[in-house]
Amino acid sequence: MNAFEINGLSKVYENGNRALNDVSLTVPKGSFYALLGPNGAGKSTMINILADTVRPSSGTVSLLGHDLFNERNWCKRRMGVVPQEIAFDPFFTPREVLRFTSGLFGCKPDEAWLDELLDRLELTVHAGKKARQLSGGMRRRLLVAQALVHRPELVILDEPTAGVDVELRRKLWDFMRELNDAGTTILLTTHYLDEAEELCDHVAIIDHGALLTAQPMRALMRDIASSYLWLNYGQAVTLTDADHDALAGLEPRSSDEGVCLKLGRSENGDSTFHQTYQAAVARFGPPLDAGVRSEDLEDVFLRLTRRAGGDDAAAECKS
Ligand SMILES: Nc1ncnc2c1ncn2[C@@H]1O[C@H](COP(=O)(O)OP(=O)(O)OP(=O)(O)O)[C@@H](O)[C@H]1O
Repeated sequence: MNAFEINGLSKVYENGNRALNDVSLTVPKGSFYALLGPNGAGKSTMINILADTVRPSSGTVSLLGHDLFNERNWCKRRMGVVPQEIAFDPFFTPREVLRFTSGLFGCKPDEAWLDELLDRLELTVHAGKKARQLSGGMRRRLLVAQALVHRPELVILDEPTAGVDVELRRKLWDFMRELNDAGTTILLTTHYLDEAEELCDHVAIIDHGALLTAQPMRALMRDIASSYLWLNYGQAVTLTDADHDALAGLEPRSSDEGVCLKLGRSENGDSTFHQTYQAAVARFGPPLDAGVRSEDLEDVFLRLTRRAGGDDAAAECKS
């Protein structure tokens, strides 16, 4: 059973902006799914469509086998959405916000659960303040609590940790991980790619409204992430057209301290480390230092989205 089956989803806003272009995506039940993309990629549009606050131009979405647009009430009761924008009355206290939201979902406030939510989101000491007196990070945590009052099977988080400090971010993720371990499906957008890589078991990357890839995190890192040989020359090396021609296939990139070259596998499966190193020495001389590094999710993300934007050649390797 899939949590979401999204088919051919497109959205063109009234002013002609095409935010999503024929996106199809399957989110397995129980997964911790990262939906990633640069600013303006279409992530919030997709999430707002799932949250039923934006109507798609075309396409279908089924949630746990039910049609999202024809069985809205059934679907809404099973979903908790953390939007990017504040969605509660600023004159309510956090506890009042949670009680009121429980009522919106047609349930009597479960005070023990509300206590737990306030506690897990570090809001207990602020529970008596008016929401407008809370800091930005506290309000964001209240949005998360609000999305969970009815114990939804599916939780959708649109950049829940923007403006939340490092320690509280970690606590929030611990809580989300526990919910996920207990069976809750979590769909998340974030610009913190290291957190997405650590937490999520699936990942989709979109750009300019189109899906670039969608797969289990491990498969993405196994199939797409490459290893690089970094060579330290003590200063940035400006790569010329001749360097690019001579090192074609090794995808040379400049870094603050030298260059990076892509490592591959030869036909018998051996690493091409030795040949790559020799090619660098022939071109730039012996380096001061060298090492091998594997791409992380951020590298893969930048490579895929730059390619989609036609700016791959400008990519620099992280040093
Ligand atoms: N209400 C709207 N009317 C017109 N265009 C919109 C509207 N909302 C979003 N867009 C446009 O749709 C595109 C996708 O925006 P969206 O907010 O979905 O991207 P995003 O991936 O969530 O970006 P970010 O990471 O910056 O939050 C952008 O070009 C944006 O300008």
